[in-house]
Amino acid sequence: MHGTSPLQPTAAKARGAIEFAAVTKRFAGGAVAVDALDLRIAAGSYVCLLGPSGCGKTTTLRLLAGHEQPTTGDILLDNTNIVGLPPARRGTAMMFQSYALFPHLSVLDNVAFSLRMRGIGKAERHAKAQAALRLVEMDPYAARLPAQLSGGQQQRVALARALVTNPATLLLDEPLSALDPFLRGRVRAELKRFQRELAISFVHVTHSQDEALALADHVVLMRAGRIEQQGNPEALFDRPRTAFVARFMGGHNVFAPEGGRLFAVRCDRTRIAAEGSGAAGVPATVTGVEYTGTGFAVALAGAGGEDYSVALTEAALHAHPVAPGQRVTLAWDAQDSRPLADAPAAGP
Ligand SMILES: Nc1ncnc2c1ncn2[C@@H]1O[C@H](COP(=O)(O)OP(=O)(O)OP(=O)(O)O)[C@@H](O)[C@H]1O
Repeated sequence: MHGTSPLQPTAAKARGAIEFAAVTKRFAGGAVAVDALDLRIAAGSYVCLLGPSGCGKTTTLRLLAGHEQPTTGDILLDNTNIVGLPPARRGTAMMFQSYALFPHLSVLDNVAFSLRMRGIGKAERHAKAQAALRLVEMDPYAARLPAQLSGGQQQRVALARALVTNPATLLLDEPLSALDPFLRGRVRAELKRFQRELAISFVHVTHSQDEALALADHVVLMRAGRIEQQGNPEALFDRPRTAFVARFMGGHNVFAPEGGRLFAVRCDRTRIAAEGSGAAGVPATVTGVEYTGTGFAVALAGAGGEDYSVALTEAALHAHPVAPGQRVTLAWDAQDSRPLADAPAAGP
């Protein structure tokens, strides 16, 4: 039982390989939250489930945790089918928001709580809770109450509480949404570091593209219970397959040529040429210029009212100033155009 800490990965094997095989979740009343989902997640990877409200992210996470049962399909964790197993016997753990800490329990007892529920004796649960607190560098605070900690420290205690059961996969539902931007950045970096050190998989639900791009090895963008596109962050951002992906990930203009196929061009690869300069492209009118700190975002409207945006460096804007009302031509290099699978929207 003793020897190496149960929380230290034996440098050896990554854990937490996940497979969803044709998983559908239909709620009473008929809503299909997850629709024939096939998804494979490699052991030891950081996965972000991303997508608009109602697309099925949380349901997917809850199916993995065992808080929901699939209507049909199988879910495997490290090659074991976990459908039907109670949450505590799956090898998963859910990290809840820091405000879910018990206010009247010490940090140590908060972390040991789930072990107490599993009937583990006091000495063993305290030893494991101490080890989990050491991992997140919160062991000096073991005797404090949650209210005596900063927001970031509470978040680390919440993480220790989830890790104390030595899960193969950690599930996180919007773990950073309650934090201020500075703390969010710091906790984000810590999550990534812990995931690497533990060599387990993290499945992290988020609305935020930035968060997914910053954290994930693998991004799964969902739409209406299905996977719209998945891949590494660069692939998702730079090679969107549909207009939905290009618009959701942001940073792209979607163009719909008359009678042709939709395509996307990144806002930082779209150029503004003077009207009548002879440049081939799309006519547009500047509607606004915003300073972004690292440069400028120029907002434009197409002839049919389409919204476009061009990211310019300060030097580029100062070299060729633009102002609202100015008519211009949007241009790009052929290699920066990404054909999209969508059919253009049907006319009215
Ligand atoms: N217990 C439930 N009973 C009935 N319908 C549900 C239930 N839980 C979720 N749904 C529906 O399933 C769909 C997916 O919900 P889910 O919570 O998984 O979405 P989400 O992507 O996590 O959304 P959000 O980002 O808003 O949290 C939604 O249409 C939702 O209304």
